[in-house]
Amino acid sequence: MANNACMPRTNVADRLTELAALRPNEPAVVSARGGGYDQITFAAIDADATRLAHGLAAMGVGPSKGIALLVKPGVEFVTLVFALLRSGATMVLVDAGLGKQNIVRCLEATNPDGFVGIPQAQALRVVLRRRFPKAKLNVTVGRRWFWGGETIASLRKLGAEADKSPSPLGEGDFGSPSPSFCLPHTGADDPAAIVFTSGSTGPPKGVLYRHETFVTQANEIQRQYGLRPGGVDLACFPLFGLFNVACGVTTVLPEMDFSRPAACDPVKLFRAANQWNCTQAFASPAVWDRLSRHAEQTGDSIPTMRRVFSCGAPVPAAVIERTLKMVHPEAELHTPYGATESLPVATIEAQEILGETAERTAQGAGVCVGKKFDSIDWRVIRISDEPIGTIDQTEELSTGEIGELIVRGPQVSRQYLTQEPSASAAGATNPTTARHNVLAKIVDGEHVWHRVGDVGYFDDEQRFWYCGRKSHRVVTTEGTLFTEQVEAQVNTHPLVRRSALVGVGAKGAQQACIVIEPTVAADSKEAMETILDIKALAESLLAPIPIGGVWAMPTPLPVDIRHNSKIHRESIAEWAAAKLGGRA
Ligand SMILES: Nc1ncnc2c1ncn2[C@@H]1O[C@H](COP(=O)(O)OP(=O)(O)OP(=O)(O)O)[C@@H](O)[C@H]1O
Repeated sequence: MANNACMPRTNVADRLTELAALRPNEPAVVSARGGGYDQITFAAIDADATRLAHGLAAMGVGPSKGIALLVKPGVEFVTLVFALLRSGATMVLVDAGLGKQNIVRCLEATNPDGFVGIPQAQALRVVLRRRFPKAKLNVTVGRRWFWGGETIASLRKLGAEADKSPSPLGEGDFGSPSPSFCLPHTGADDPAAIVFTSGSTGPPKGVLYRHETFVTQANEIQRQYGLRPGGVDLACFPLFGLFNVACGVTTVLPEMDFSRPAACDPVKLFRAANQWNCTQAFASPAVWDRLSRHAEQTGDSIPTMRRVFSCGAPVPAAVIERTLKMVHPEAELHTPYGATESLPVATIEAQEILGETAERTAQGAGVCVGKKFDSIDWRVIRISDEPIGTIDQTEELSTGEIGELIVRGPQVSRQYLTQEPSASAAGATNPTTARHNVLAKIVDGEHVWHRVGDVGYFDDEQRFWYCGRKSHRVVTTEGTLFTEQVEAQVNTHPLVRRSALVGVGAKGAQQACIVIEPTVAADSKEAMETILDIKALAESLLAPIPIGGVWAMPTPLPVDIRHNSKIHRESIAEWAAAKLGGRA
C-alpha cells in the first residue's frame, strides 16, 4: 500500500499540513530562550513533526504504545506533541508543577513504553527503572548522558531514512512500499493522550483523550472565538498554545516558569507581547491579576491585544476591569469554563459579566460561566456523593435549583486511565482508577456522561451559574453552603483579598468556617477588625447556619499547581480544624 493510499484519519495534527500550505513561512511557534527567541514556521513544524513521527515509527512507537512526554514548553515540545499524535501512540502529559513524587506516581500508573524527555527525566527513569518496567522506547531531548536510546537528532535521521528508503520487507502488497511508511491510521475513538488533572481536589487523575477529543477542542475553540490564521497568541498556558497552532495562530511562549504562573515576571510578558504584536492571550486569573496590577502601576499596555482569555478558575470582576484597561480599547475578554475531562463546556464575555452578572455574584448568586458550546449536552442533577450507574438513575433539577453538573459530547473524556487505555470505563482494571470512573461517569446507552464535580444551577437563559466544587460544599445539620456564593460576599470587604469557606468535621455535621487573606498584615489591628466585620456579615448571611470561626491566614491562601488560582480548600480546612480545636 503506498503512502498516499493511507485511509483518512481523525488527527488534529493533520491541520498542520493545511496550514503549512496556507502560511508556510509564518512562524507557528516562537519561544523565549536566553534573551532571544527560538522560532519555527508552519512549513518547518509540519515537516519536522512528520520526520519525527517516522523516526518514532521506525523505533517501534505507534498505536497501543504509551509514551511519556517530559519536555519543557518550547518549539521542541510543540513539535513533539504533533509528532506523537501522528505516530498513533498515546502520549502521557503531566504538569511539571505537581512535584517529583506526584509526577513519578502518575507516570508509574500509566506504565509507559518509553520516555521522550529531557536529560533529567531520562535520569529519573533510569534510577527508578523498576517502576517503569516497560520503558524501552526512549528519546533524549538534549544531551544523552549514560543511558541508551535515541536523541532527537538521531530520531530525525531515522525518520528521514524511514521516509525515503525502500521497503525493508521487499515485497509488500504487490511489491509496493511497506505499510510501515504510512503513518498509522488514527480514528476518532483511538486513544491520543492521557492528560493528568491538576489534583486540586485530591490525587491527579489520568484522563484519556481520544483523537476526536483534540479535534473537537480545536474546532470548537476556533469556531466560538473566531480564531483565524494570522493571529498571534501569548500562551501563558501551553496546552492552549497547541490549539492555537492548530488554528493557524502563532503561539508565543514567553519567558516564564509555566509550573508557577503566579510568579511570572510582568515585564517579560509585556515585552514578549509587544515585541510580537500579540493579538490574543490565554492565561489564568492569577496571571491576569499580576499583569493588570503591573499595568496600573507602570502604565504598560498591549495595544494590539484584542482577545483575552482567562481560564482555570473564577476571575474576579476587578481583575477583568483592570485587564481590559491595559489592552486594545475594543478588546473582548472571555472566560472559557471546563475541566481536563471536558474542555470546553461554556463561555461568557466580559461585557455580560461587568454589565450584569458580576453584581449578582457579589450578592451571592454564584459565578455565571455562561452558555454552553454547541457540541456540549449538559444537565444539572440532584447532588450525590455516590456512584450513579445509568442516566435513568439521575434526577434532573429545574431552573434555579443547585445541583451537580453533568456533561457529554465529543470533547468529553469517557474514562480515566486504566491499565489498558483502550478498555471501556467498565473494563478498568486499576482499582483506584476504577473507583474514579465509577464515581465520575454515568452510562447512557452508547454515550457516557461526565460528572464535572462542580455544583451550580441554570438560569432562564440557559446559562450555568457555578457555585463551587461539589467536594467543597459545606454540609451542616442546618443546611448546605456553597463556596463561591459565600466567598464572593465576604470578598466585597475592602480589606479582604481572598477568602475560603471550609467545613470542619464529617459531611452532614460540618462546622462552617471562613478563612480570609487580608490585604493588610494578618496580625494587624485592621485585620482583627476585619475578622469581626466578617463574623457579623457571616452571621447574617448564613443564618440559620451558625459560623464555627473566622480567621486570617498569616500567609497567602494556598492555590492549585496548574493555574495558581484555585483556592486549595482541603489544606485550609485542616488549618481551620487545628484553629477550632485550639491546636494552632
Ligand atoms: N471559567 C471558569 N470559571 C470558574 N471555574 C472554572 C473555570 N474554568 C475551570 N474552572 C474550575 O476548574 C475545574 C477544572 O480544573 P482542572 O481540570 O484543571 O483540574 P482539577 O479539577 O483542579 O483537578 P482535580 O480534579 O484533580 O481536583 C472546573 O471543574 C472548575 O471547578
